[in-house]
Amino acid sequence: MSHVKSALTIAGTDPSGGAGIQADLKTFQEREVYGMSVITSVVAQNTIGVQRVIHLPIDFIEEQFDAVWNDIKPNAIKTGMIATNEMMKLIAHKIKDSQIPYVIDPVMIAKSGDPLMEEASRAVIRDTLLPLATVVTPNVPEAEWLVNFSIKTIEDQKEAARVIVHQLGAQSVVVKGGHMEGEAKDVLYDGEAFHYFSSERIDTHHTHGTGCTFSACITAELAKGRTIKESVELSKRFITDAIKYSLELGKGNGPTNHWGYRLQGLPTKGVRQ
Ligand SMILES: Nc1ncnc2c1ncn2[C@@H]1O[C@H](COP(=O)(O)OP(=O)(O)OP(=O)(O)O)[C@@H](O)[C@H]1O
Ligand SMILES: Cc1ncc(COP(=O)(O)O)c(N)n1
Repeated sequence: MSHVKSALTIAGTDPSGGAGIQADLKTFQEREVYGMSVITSVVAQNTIGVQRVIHLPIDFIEEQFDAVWNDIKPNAIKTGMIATNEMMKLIAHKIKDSQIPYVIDPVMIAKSGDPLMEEASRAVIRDTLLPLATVVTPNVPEAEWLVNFSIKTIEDQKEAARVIVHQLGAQSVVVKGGHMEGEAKDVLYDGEAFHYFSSERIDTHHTHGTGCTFSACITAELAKGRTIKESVELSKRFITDAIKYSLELGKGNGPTNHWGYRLQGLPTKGVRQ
């Protein structure tokens, strides 16, 4: 048996390389996990916004999934952009008995404001996929939609986390603090205890793909056999550096990129690996 660990992402594409499948695969590689992908939707987008989305036929999504699954079974899976009810139901059916860690980044709207999920499908991801999740990583607007109240304080983040675990059935949740005021404080809840992961707020608009990169890092660490808490802790450090060294590329929100410091020829001293 190979000792190589692998992870599978099921998501949409970003040809400009900062978010979606491309961000996930780069992150898996950086975390030294073999990366594989199933594409749900092909998206014409860049650092400025989304121009057009084409959903792949459902039977072809299934064929991609079967091609990977029946050949190289991953050690962990993540889903990102899953736009329609039928895609969600297919994925739930495929992975429900898989017994491997499953991370959901419940992508609803891109940073540019463009919708990446049909609004009517939000209830379906909540009801069919969330109960299968090892970790779900909503940002504040996504968490607000899932729990149906507004989140303004850390106590609200905690209450949302409780609802997502105890009422919606996820094993654990990270309610991310990227959209809050002040420090960027993420709240992890596993049904028993709260853990807090904080960083200074980095003053940059080059944050295209932060959510994708963060959840892909958690997936990679779970694939290696780390605990949920260890995986989130490492991923928070990873995303903080990725934002700190994000790239001034493109005309809009530049990409988050952990290797940004290397691409920019900066010294690696002080950068956490
Ligand atoms: N300006 C910032 N400074 C430091 N950390 C940040 C900043 N913005 C986001 N983060 C961190 O990045 C991670 C992703 O959080 P965020 O809430 O931005 O996700 P998101 O909105 O889903 O991302 P995306 O824009 O890819 O959809 C979290 O750990 C969050 O705390
Ligand atoms: C395919 C895909 N998945 C996810 C995002 C979210 O990333 P962001 O909110 O940074 O635009 C995206 N833009 N595209």
